[in-house]
Amino acid sequence: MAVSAPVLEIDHVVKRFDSFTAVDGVCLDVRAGEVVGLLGVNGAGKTTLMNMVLGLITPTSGTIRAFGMDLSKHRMEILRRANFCTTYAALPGNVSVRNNLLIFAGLYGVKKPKQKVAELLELLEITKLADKPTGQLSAGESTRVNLAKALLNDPELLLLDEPTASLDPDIADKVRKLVRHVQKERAPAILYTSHNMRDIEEVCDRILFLHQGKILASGTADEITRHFKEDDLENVFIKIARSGDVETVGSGC
Ligand SMILES: Nc1ncnc2c1ncn2[C@@H]1O[C@H](COP(=O)(O)OP(=O)(O)OP(=O)(O)O)[C@@H](O)[C@H]1O
Repeated sequence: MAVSAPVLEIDHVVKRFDSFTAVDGVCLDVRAGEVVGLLGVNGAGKTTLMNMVLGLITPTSGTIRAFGMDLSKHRMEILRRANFCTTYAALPGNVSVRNNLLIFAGLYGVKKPKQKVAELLELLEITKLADKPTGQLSAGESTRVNLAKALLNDPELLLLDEPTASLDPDIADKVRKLVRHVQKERAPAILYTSHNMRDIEEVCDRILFLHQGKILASGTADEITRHFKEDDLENVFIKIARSGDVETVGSGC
């Protein structure tokens, strides 16, 4: 079977803030239908990398391509086919959940926006919140509204930055299943960050460990735990966080 071209191609990307290097020569590909997990301690560079993929900040060097196009030249074409969920992007607080989603549906040119919004409210189990002002939601409710926003345009490239961060275990489990469902139904390329190892093990096909802006390890959860001679991913995470100078496995470049 022919292997599809990557939807997202990150090639030797560096991001410096003055003299500080937040992302240090990262290479990574994500293919259609694949969920790639980005793991790393606080400050490892995950959000900086995500923000570069969204075109919110510009790489100091290196290239980012999506759908075969250079992000620096085709940002709008790429972003029309992509979407994201992050807890940092608050939706206008005085607008109801439904109207917020309808506004975004309009921006993305969604056909039958009312039907699409109703379907997503149902899928995320937030129909009862539809008329509530977004600013009055709990953190977990806001995350689910953000997830609904992220699925409005049936994105072919989906960036999920800690989508289960403030969710209770029941809803977090539902979100993991939802990500798998979306993957199966629509096969987008998904880049997924989380500090929850269960998330990563359950949802991600492949994992990259980012440490001080560099990829230290890449592979499946099994390959990585075996390589580091640990019982599980959580112990690998702790080992990397505490030593930092562990041998690099499969940097991706
Ligand atoms: N605009 C900026 N100016 C200066 N330094 C920045 C800027 N944005 C991020 N950094 C620094 O870059 C590093 C990486 O930050 P980033 O937010 O990408 O980490 P992260 O892996 O997402 O962390 P967390 O798990 O805490 O969300 C941090 O040391 C941060 O302080």
